Parts: sequence; C-alpha cells; structure tokens
Amino acid sequence: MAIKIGLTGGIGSGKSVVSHLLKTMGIPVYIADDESKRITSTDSLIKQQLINLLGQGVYINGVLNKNLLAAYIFSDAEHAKIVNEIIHPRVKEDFVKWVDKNSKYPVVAIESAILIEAGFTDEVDIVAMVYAPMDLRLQRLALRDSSSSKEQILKRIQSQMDDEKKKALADIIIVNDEQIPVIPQVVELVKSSQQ
Ligand SMILES: CC(C)(COP(=O)(O)OP(=O)(O)OC[C@H]1O[C@@H](n2cnc3c(N)ncnc32)[C@H](O)[C@@H]1O)[C@@H](O)C(=O)NCCC(=O)NCCS
Ligand SMILES: Nc1ncnc2c1ncn2[C@@H]1O[C@H](COP(=O)(O)OP(=O)(O)OP(=O)(O)O)[C@@H](O)[C@H]1O
Repeated sequence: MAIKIGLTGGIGSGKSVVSHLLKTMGIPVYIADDESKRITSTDSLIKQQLINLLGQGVYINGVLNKNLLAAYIFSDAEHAKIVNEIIHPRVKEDFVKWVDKNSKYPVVAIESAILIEAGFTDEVDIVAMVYAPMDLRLQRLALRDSSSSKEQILKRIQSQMDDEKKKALADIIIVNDEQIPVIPQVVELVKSSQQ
C-alpha cells in the first residue's frame, strides 16, 4: 500500500507548485480541485442535487456553471457546508479508488486547499501544509486570478481554515515565501514520508 501525503494550504500558498515538484519526482498526485470538477460534471446524483439546490442554471449545456456555484458557495459558510456535503463524500470515494489503482507506487499524494476541512485527514498518512504569508498570497492571486475581484479572493480565503489552526494540525510545513528554497523542503517531505 502506498504512503499517502496530504498536501494542503490556503488558496495561493503554492500547492500546485509543490504538486508539480512531487510529480517530477515520480509521485502521482490527485488534484482534488480538478477531480471534484470532473465528478461534479459527470455524477448524475450530484448533478440532480445541485439542480435541486440552485436551479437548472447551475449547468449550461451540461457544463458546470462555475461562476454561479462559486458565488453561492463563497457568499455564506452555510452554503459552502451544503455544497460540500453533496460533493465531498463522492470525491473521497473516488480518491480511495484512485489510491488503490496506484498501489504500485511507494508514495502518492492528494492536493486540496480544504483537505482538513473536508475530512481527508483520515485518508492520508502525513499532512503537509504549504505556507506563504498572506500579503504574498494576495499578490499572487491578483496576478493568477486577474478576473476575480479582491473581494472574491478574500471571500475564498475567509471560507478556508485559518493558517494558524492549519499549521497546528499539519505534520510538516513547507514554507513558500520566495525566500526559503522550496525544492529541498519537498525532498525532505518525501524522505520523511518513507521513514
Ligand atoms: C466553486 C468552483 C466551481 C470554482 O471553480 P474555480 O475554477 O473558480 O476554482 P478552483 O476549483 O480552481 O478552486 C480554486 C480554489 O478555491 C478554493 N475552493 C474551492 N472550493 C472550495 C470550497 N468548497 N471551500 C473552500 N475553498 C474552496 C480552493 O483554494 C481552490 O484551490 C469549484 O471550486 C468547486 O466546484 N468547488 C466545490 C468543490 C470543492 O470543494 N472543491 C475543492 C476540492 S474537493
Ligand atoms: N515560490 C514562488 N515564486 C513565484 N511564484 C509563485 C511561487 N509559488 C507560487 N507562485 C505563483 O503563485 C500563484 C499561486 O500558486 P498556486 O496556484 O500554486 O497556489 P495554490 O495553493 O495551488 O492555490 P489554489 O488553492 O487556488 O489551488 C501561481 O500563479 C504560482 O505560479
């Protein structure tokens, strides 16, 4: 059975960068954002539940209306909870199957900003948090998500667990502050996961 690394960190912390490094080291990574979108677009029960909740407009010609779903989720913590309860159990099931398919690898990983909030901690052997200072995250997001307003970005940040709480629950912290080199920290993460 592969060792499972759970990679988390707030939006804009740099999880994708760390995932790319892990993949380069031959470690398969389950990108929860991508897989949850695939599942949300294909699972008929989820589709029906989202239509019941938000109306037919949540899919346009069968394609998930991301703006509508994002506006609903990030406007109210209770809304996020309702949608998460529809989507996350299916993502968890899918991840368990994916791990099984990748059992020949010594180490696999899952990347999710809300790994802890979504209850994936029990599915992994080690939780690694990517940390970056808030001002740097805001600068990065302003560049990466240039079509999102600062308010939209702040709402996503507010819907996620606070960094200090996340740090306390993580086994390893990878600092991605553009000062401390990231690659040696990722190498160390992989080494420690195998010990
Ligand atoms: C709302 C959606 C349509 C927005 O899509 P969009 O392409 O704009 O953003 P993307 O999926 O790339 O997410 C960007 C970041 O937003 C944050 N985010 C996404 N969903 C959530 C959530 N439910 N709670 C808190 N933060 C979230 C994460 O930091 C994520 O990395 C999409 O994020 C979604 O379907 N979310 C619900 C499913 C989910 O919880 N996915 C997260 C992994 S399981
Ligand atoms: N060390 C770094 N130096 C320069 N730019 C960086 C660094 N780390 C991340 N970035 C940039 O910051 C932006 C946000 O990083 P990234 O997409 O990896 O965040 P994330 O944690 O995966 O966010 P999300 O929660 O949305 O998935 C990206 O455009 C990325 O290229």
